[in-house]
Amino acid sequence: MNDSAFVRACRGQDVPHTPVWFMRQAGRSLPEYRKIREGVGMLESCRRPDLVTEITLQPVRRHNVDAAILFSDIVVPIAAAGIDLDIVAGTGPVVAEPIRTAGDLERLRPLTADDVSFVAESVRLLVGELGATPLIGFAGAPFTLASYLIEGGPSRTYTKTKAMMYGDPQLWHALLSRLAQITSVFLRTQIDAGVSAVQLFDSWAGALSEADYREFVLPHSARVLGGLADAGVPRIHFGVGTSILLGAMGEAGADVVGVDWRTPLDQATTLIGPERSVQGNLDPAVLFATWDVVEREARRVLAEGRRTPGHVFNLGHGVLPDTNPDMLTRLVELVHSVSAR
Ligand SMILES: Cc1c2[nH]c(c1CCC(=O)O)Cc1[nH]c(c(CCC(=O)O)c1C)Cc1[nH]c(c(CCC(=O)O)c1C)Cc1[nH]c(c(C)c1CCC(=O)O)C2
Repeated sequence: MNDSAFVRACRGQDVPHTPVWFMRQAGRSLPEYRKIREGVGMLESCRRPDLVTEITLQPVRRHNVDAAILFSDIVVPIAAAGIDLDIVAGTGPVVAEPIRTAGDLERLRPLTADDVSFVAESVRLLVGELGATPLIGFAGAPFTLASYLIEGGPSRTYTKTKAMMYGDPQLWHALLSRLAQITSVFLRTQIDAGVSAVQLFDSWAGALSEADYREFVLPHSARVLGGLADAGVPRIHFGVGTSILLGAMGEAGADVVGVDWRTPLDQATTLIGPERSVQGNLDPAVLFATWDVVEREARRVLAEGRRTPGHVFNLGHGVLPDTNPDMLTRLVELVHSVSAR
């Protein structure tokens, strides 16, 4: 597995072709996913190893991607740590009683590997099924998880999150420390069960200035990523709208920094430095244009990726639900053929 194009590109080693996978490659863009999920709640499907295995394999079979990503959600470990929440279709995670006070924080218990044994079981089944295709494990980063816990659901402005961050730094750091513990255990459980790489999703970190990111967030994400340094698997660190945070996100302890479509990959490398690979960054909305536009944009991303220490091709954020899956299959073929060394 360490010799896969995906793991090699993460490490900045030479590759036979640029590896490609897609964030949210499993999910609503696939008819076979919509069928298997009929009548099964999102959290329930994440807790059933048979469903997790099948759903994770669906995009690998269909698109010939270079890596699988475990089917789960960033809120799975915080539900396992005692928080009453639901994942509402079309909305996202909704927390019944948001965390706003020190008393509320007591409802978020430290996580043990036993709390997420279903994830370890799913990873073991998948590693057996996947053969030479690497499996990526993942978790939400402390800031992005905190935003759901404090707001109670998705947010555009993060007002309650920032109110706690600025107004009660002590409670803020206590909450993010607890989330770092939960995230660390969740990722370590996946690594022990056999994943070949991990991705830390700090999807909403782009809401912060660099100074605030460094003061209020980076130390906690660094504890998660730094704590996995001995595990020997590549660590990918991703967020959206993070142009000015890319350097700091690398410094947090990543081997690969995920980049959205706003920053060309070669410019990203200037910000991140030569010792880390990059992942990205085709705009997911481009897949709604005609094929000649998709091809032109993908070739541009590959050319910019050639000027980085290592490039894993991906979208700049997740596959949008109405994406035509045939476009993704065709894109994988294009990336493989254009980048063949
Ligand atoms: C912020 C975030 C969440 N979850 C996740 C993130 C970080 C990635 C990102 O920035 O998009 C991570 C995630 N969630 C899911 C995956 C699956 C693995 C993969 O990438 O294929 C991954 C990696 C499944 C899912 N997670 C969710 C779905 C859709 C639910 C369904 O199919 O019923 C899937 C397949 C729900 C979810 N969960 C979350 C959101 C915003 C949503 C979307 C709400 C919606 O549009 O319905 C929280």
